[in-house]
Order: sequence, then C-alpha cells, then structure tokens
Amino acid sequence: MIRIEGLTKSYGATQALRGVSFEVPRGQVVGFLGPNGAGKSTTMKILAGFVTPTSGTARVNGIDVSVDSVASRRLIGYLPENNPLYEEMMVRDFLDFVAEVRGIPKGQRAERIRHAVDRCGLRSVLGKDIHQLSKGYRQRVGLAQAIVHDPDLLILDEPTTGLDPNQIVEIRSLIKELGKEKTVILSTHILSEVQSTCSRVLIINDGRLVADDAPERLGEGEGGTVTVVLASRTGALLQSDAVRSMLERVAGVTGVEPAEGEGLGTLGFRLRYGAEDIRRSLFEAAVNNGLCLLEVKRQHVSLEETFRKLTGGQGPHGPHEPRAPQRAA
Ligand SMILES: Nc1ncnc2c1ncn2[C@@H]1O[C@H](COP(=O)(O)OP(=O)(O)OP(=O)(O)O)[C@@H](O)[C@H]1O
Repeated sequence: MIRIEGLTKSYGATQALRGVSFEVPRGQVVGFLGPNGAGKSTTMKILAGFVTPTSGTARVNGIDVSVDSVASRRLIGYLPENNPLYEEMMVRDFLDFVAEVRGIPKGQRAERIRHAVDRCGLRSVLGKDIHQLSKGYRQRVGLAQAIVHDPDLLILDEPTTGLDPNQIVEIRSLIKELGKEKTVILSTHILSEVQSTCSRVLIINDGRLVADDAPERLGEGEGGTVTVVLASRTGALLQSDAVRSMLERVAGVTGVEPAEGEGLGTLGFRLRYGAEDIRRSLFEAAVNNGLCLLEVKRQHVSLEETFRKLTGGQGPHGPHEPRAPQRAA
C-alpha cells in the first residue's frame, strides 16, 4: 500500500528527513513514533501529497504522490495535526462540503456521508456548529471527513493529542475499528497508544528510521529483569549475602539487587539480564544450592526504555520532558 524510498526533505537549512525508507502492506495499522521534530508530520504530509520531498519517492498503491497527487489523494484519508476544521459550519454542511470537494458524485454523497457519520458516531451532533463541539467530537468529525470518500489508506497525525482519557479511549477504539477495513498509519507521542492500537511500530529520530518491529518485539533481545522469591528447601535460615553471590554467578545475570520477599524464611531479588534467557540456569542453580523458587517473574525492557535508547535518551515528547531516573546497569 505504501512504499517510501530514500525520502529526504530540507526546509532551508533544516534537514527534516535524511533518507527514510519503509513499506506498509495493505491492512496494517502502523504507529509512527518519534520525539518532537523527528520528522513524523513531514513524512505524513509528503505521503498525503501536501509537501514535496527534496529527494526520494513516496508511492501509494504504486502511484508516486509527487507525480500524480490527484490520483493518490483519492486513495488517502488525511487527518492533519491539530485537525483544522471550518468552525462556523454545521457538521452536516461541513461533511457535505468535503464530499463535494472530494468529487463524490451527487447521487452517492448522502450514502457516503451517512456511512461516515454512523462509523464515527456523529448522528447526535449533525445539526451543531463545529465550534460548539467537544474536542472528542471534533476529532470524530476529523475522522469522518477523512473516510467520507472511502479511502484505502488513512493517515492520522497525532489523532488523540489534547483529548481527555475517556475521549482517548473512544477515538482509539474508533481507529481500531477503521483499521479492520483500511490501512492506517498514525503518529503519536503516546507509547501505550502504539501498544494498544498498532500491529507495527516505526520509530523515527532526527529524520532517520531507527526501528521497525511489532511493539511487543521491540524490546526483545535487549534483556530485562527477573524478580525471584526464594526459600530454603530444608527450612534452614537463608543467608542473604550467600544467596546473592550465588545468583550473581548464574549464567547471563548482569546484576542483582534486593527485592521484596514473601515473609519469614524467604528472600526476594531482582536480577538483570542481557540478551540471554536466564530462567533455566536460574532454576538449576537454585536446585543445586538447596533452594526452591517460590516466584519467578520476567519483565522485558519496556517500549519506553527502547524508545529512549533509540532516540538518544529523549522522552516521546522531546528533549525537554523530565527524564525518568536512569537505572543502574
Ligand atoms: N514548514 C517548515 N518550515 C521550516 N521547518 C520546518 C517546517 N516544518 C517542519 N520543519 C522542521 O522540520 C523538522 C521535522 O518537523 P516535523 O514537524 O516533521 O516533526 P514531527 O516529528 O512531526 O514533530 P512533532 O512531534 O513536534 O509534531 C523540525 O526540525 C521542524 O522544525
């Protein structure tokens, strides 16, 4: 559905994109993640045919968007950042206007608008002026205008920014529903949005693509932590230092720190590991040392940590976001 090759874009001296390439097959819901100024909106604007690249190509269904933007725009529904709408228009009139501009034949307009209105849950506000609507409803109007011509591809630039938590949940589930029929590429600062909505995540930093994977696989191979609770198999009193040094010798363990136990006669530790899964050697070491494992809980490196690592330690909102305390290596 999308094929982007070697895309670069300069705004004067600012190089917004430095050679971005990726493909998106039909039917995928892709999250585009990156700190402020990474190049997300620029990529989306190029794809939507509103900005021309300095070099490289963006194709939608084989159509080069810079060569034939009229044809490519028919295939695309675009919700720009900040969702610009005609405030003084009634929702009904606005959608009618968009349908006309989109070139939907007069005989089909009512049916296409009805479909978009039902899909986006707008029936109750059709007679209201847009400026009277809540942010959540305005976003629904933005989505309705994006789907009114039944495009194959939806490009949504930060569709949940500025919404309250209830509205976020509503818009996310609407996007998920739309994603069942359409290819969707959405940009966001919200990491959990990617995890809950997208089957694939692209991370962009400083105009370059730095990751491309399923959200749940991104942290894989980077290690994480295993929290364990241990007890003696014989009832003997456990010596914390001795158990700790035994754990430090388990193959693949890169660090050990104390954690909560489960009461008398138990000890808890948090083990850090790298690429290797340590659970088998951990089990063997426990058995060989007369210990039983009451609890073993593994946690991969989170998407947030992976994001920080790939974007040079910046939070998803950019370099000015307060940073989480760095964990000891
Ligand atoms: N019209 C423009 N003129 C000059 N510079 C621009 C223009 N649009 C974007 N830029 C610059 O290009 C770079 C990439 O901007 P872009 O808006 O694509 O990033 P983004 O990842 O969408 O950021 P954000 O999350 O803040 O929306 C930034 O340095 C930005 O300042």
